[in-house]
Amino acid sequence: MDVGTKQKKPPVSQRQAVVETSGLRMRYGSKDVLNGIDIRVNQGEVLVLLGPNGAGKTTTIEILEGFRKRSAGDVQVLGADPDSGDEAWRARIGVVLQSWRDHGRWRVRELLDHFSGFYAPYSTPYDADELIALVGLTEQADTTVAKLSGGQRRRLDVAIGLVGRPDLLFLDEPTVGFDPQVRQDFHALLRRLDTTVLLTTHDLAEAEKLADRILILVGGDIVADGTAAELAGQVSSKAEVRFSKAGESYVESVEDATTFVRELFERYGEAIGDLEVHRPKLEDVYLAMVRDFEEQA
Ligand SMILES: Nc1ncnc2c1ncn2[C@@H]1O[C@H](COP(=O)(O)OP(=O)(O)OP(=O)(O)O)[C@@H](O)[C@H]1O
Repeated sequence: MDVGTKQKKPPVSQRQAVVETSGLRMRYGSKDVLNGIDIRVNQGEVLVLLGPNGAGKTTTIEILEGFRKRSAGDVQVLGADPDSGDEAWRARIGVVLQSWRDHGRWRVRELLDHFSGFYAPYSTPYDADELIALVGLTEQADTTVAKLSGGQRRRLDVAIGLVGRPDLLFLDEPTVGFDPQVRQDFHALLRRLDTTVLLTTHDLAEAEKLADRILILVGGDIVADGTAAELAGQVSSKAEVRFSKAGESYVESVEDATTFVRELFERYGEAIGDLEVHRPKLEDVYLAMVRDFEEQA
């Protein structure tokens, strides 16, 4: 099955921008939610937007999708302002919203066939059965949507987002309710797609696994922008080495864990046991940044 394998292309950092915002602001009544943010997503990039509840992630992606009017700033998505994107533009975008839509009485295949028809004038949409297999719903192809489990329903949401083979896919917390196997299959599927993806999640392991780049949005500002490794390095360059020596436990915080461990074995050899090396994780960075913001607020 061809879902488009990633071809040899220039590094994502050198590719053309698919999403570009400059000074993007959003205000609900008297409440500022986005304070003028600049976002760039390059072609083929998987960008993960992280932030605590209420940080403005959904607001941001709804503005980029053209579902919500911004208060100020410049926004270009696939070469157009989302406020004036036409049907052909919309057909190039796939959307998986956070909340369920109400298609209860439709059957899975029927619904996907129906959506596929919408895209036909603009793209080469997926064949419904191919897409059903891709998201692991073959057994439920003739089941009505109301009878799907929460995770199956979410897989259908993802299939609806993909049906038009979008150039840009927005996924708002796509894996909520997925069991571990389905989550893993979904991650594998995302990696195979040759599509630019903007994804929000509260699952930091998922972000670390999928993201080419991560943005952290806190209090209406982007407080971090980089790869998971770059962000982890901002909190601490040190690794924690745990080991036991002659039955006693030790913890050392070191700059160069590889050299430290080599020297440890050279010196003490077989007396060393229970070795573990922990490098700072995205979770540490994320929690530190949110804490910093809360302390300043
Ligand atoms: N239609 C609306 N009218 C007024 N305030 C809103 C509206 N939609 C969102 N907000 C407020 O804007 C802020 C950002 O909400 P948003 O849904 O964008 O956050 P989020 O980062 O997606 O949160 P979560 O992680 O909980 O999904 C919140 O304080 C929310 O209450």
